Amino acid sequence: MGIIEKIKEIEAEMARTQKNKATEYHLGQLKAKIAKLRTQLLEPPKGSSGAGDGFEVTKYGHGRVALIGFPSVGKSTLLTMLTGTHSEAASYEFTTLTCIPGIIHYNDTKIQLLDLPGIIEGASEGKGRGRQVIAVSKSSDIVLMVLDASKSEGHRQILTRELEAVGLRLNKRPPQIYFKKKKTGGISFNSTIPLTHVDEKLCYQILHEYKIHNAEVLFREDATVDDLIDVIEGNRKYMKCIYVYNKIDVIGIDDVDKLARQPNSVVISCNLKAGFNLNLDRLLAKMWEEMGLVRVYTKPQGQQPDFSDPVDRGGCTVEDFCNHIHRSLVKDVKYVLVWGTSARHYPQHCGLSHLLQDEDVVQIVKKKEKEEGGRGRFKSHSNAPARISDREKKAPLKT
Ligand SMILES: Nc1nc2c(ncn2[C@@H]2O[C@H](COP(=O)(O)OP(=O)(O)OP(=O)(O)O)[C@@H](O)[C@H]2O)c(=O)[nH]1
Ligand SMILES: [K+]
Ligand SMILES: [Mg+2]
Repeated sequence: MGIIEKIKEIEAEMARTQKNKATEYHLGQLKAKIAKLRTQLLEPPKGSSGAGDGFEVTKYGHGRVALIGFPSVGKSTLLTMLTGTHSEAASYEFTTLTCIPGIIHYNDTKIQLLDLPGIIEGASEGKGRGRQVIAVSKSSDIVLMVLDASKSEGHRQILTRELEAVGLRLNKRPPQIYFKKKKTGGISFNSTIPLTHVDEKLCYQILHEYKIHNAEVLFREDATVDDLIDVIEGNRKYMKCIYVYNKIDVIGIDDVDKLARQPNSVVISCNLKAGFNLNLDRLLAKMWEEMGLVRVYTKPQGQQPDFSDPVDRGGCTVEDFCNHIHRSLVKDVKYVLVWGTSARHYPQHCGLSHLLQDEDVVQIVKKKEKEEGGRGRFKSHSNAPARISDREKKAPLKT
């Protein structure tokens, strides 16, 4: 029996089993069994170079966004609209057969947008090009789930299930469960709050299913069996997802309003021929926000900041910023001067652990430079940059 048949069999058994206190342990065990089989399913088949076979596209720019959706929801139309790169769009399903990259220029940064073939129910089990599409989505920073606003809401659930089946967790944070395998000592099970879904016995059973007999488990929230399995599997990917409802031109305004009010959702319409679109600027703004990119501009001493090429990354510390410029830079840094919203003074002297924010300007002061009396890359005389962030431009910078 193949892996997929085994999964189907267990799913059928779960559907037959009534949910109550007495069957709770058995159901938990079945869930763990399915999770193990799904993980096996993710291993690349023999003789292939990986799950992304034929779909690999070199990463480019400051971030990567994948377009996921059923066939003919308008993914290719959207790519062409946002990036200017032509991707064939047509009224028949499966027009797109491979991965097509385009570039969005937004807020001084470049974002790689990937158009992909439509996926269908069963994609996680290898139907259509499901496996490749999913592998590409896992390699991206966020996912845009493109939906046809005129079709059933069920599509969103089906796609979410398909992505969950391969270990993607959309708009969720990792469960607050500490888990560590040990060599000896048995299983220690603790929690910092009362638990309503999982007790010691259930936890033991799940661990037993994984043949884990020595481990430390600490629940820091009232997590479920599924959460525990996610933590044990350890291969889950937590991703932001924006639900993009396209084709709102063909539905009534009341329905548009309903969709637009859902969390993490943006409603749009793309009409390529008429060159007409609705709400794409809102989509770009939302995408930018969810990606959590941080623009940090470099400012050599005595010169204007370089606003053309920001150094990015969410949660960027001064150390990350230096590493991004050059690996060997960090050891030479004496301190940095920071202008922008993360700075309390103008400029603020900061160390390597300082957390930078979007549109900060950073000047690096190297150890050697001071010792050698200001020689080297940065000159010692000061100069104030003429342009700074939109927010900060009223306040001129001084070095
Ligand atoms: N009415 C309307 N039609 C749209 C909109 N966006 C796209 N379409 C049409 O929908 C059809 C499918 O568009 P595609 O861009 O090919 O869709 P896709 O998701 O890339 O399709 P596959 O590659 O086959 O998965 C085309 O006929 C488009 O012209 C929209 O906002 N409104
Ligand atoms: K199509
Ligand atoms: Mg397409």
